[in-house]
Amino acid sequence: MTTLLPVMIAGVSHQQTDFENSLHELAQLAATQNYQVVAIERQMLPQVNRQTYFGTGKIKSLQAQAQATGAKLILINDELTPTQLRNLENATQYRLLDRTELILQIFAQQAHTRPAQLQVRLAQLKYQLPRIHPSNNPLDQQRGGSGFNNRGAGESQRELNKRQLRQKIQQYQKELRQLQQTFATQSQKRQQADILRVALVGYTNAGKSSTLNALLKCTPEQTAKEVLVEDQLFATLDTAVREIKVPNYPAFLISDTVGFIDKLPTLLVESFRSTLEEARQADLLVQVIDGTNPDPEAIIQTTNKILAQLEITDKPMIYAYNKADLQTAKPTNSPIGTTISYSAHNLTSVQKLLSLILQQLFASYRPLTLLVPFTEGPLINQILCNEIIRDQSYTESGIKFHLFANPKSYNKLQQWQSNL
Ligand SMILES: Nc1nc2c(ncn2[C@@H]2O[C@H](COP(=O)(O)OP(=O)(O)OP(=O)(O)O)[C@@H](O)[C@H]2O)c(=O)[nH]1
Ligand SMILES: [Mg+2]
Repeated sequence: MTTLLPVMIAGVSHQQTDFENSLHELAQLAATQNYQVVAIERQMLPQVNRQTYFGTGKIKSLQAQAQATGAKLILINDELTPTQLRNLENATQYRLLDRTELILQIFAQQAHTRPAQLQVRLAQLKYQLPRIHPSNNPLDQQRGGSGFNNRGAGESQRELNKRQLRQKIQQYQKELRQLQQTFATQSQKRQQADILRVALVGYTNAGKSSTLNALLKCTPEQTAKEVLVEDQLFATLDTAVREIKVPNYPAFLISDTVGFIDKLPTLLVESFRSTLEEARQADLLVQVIDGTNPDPEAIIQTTNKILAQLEITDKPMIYAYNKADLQTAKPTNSPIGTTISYSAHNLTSVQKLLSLILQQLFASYRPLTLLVPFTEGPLINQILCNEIIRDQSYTESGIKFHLFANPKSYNKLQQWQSNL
């Protein structure tokens, strides 16, 4: 049986309307790390205290509450500056974990491939760097531990000086660059193949991976491997790309990738920049939204903000509200763009999502009727692979196609145009 560590969660609300949701999300993040929330403390302030995060008057009651409830750790709802962290730990004599460090811990636990581990490790080291200095604070000694999980990551605080950290950062960056070169080559090859790409993006646990698997199931000839689905925040850290082939349509690629969350540490966003390359190169984004979320507008805003941070902007987007089987209300106040409600657990509704994807992805294809002589074998093959075939029939003089032509091949195909 897993032992749960009692923790207190605490945050300053600085005129946030979604503060309670944000605390709730922090509790969910805590649960993934086997922390049991035994107390919640809030303070309303116009802005956080630059030295101690909470107002000084609040600190004593925070400490008293933590003691009374037996909390072993205090989780803070924001990223603390190194000064705030140190001052607040000294004042409360409690080990603190801010939202960033908690998210980094979760990512570290979920990183199973070398690129993902390196990306998380780099973010962790960069987080540690300004927070490490010789100190008499005994709490610092507890920051050791092993593996990728802790701020000290297996070495005592004293050993880890900034120079060593910088060396490690360089070493990991070099290894990651080498791995990413291989990825870039694969990605380039796909680009050369002139194949259209769709990327599933959105909040963590919204059902992106489930949606990818369901889309694969909707296409009968599909043999592609399914991706991992888990009721767990940040189950997916690596990008998976699959080909989808719908009869009579050109094949296209679809990618599933790391999910987002409010206040996703900038360090992680930067670390995962190349993992999100598929989304940057996508022709269409499908933003998967958990339709059961009480505040879908806020999660859409968060996702769009992170996409903007990654310079993934100005792309056609489908807002796909998932988990319709659990949803009580239909989406209201939909953002500008195409909206659909579906459930990844219901293939009939996923089929509708697929139709919408096809409609958006191939929106620039134009209708054309062709009569292609049987002698044009290679051209017939190209047409079958690259164009949307609506109808084909055999006549004495060749194959007659009613199709939607790729704008790139439209002019070339026009020479076979038939008015019959
Ligand atoms: N009831 C219901 N559950 C769903 C649906 N779609 C996904 N889920 C569940 O939601 C949880 C998360 O699904 P994933 O597909 O792993 O979500 P994700 O967006 O890939 O999550 P991360 O990879 O962690 O960012 C799993 O427990 C799924 O079974 C749905 O339509 N209905
Ligand atoms: Mg996933």
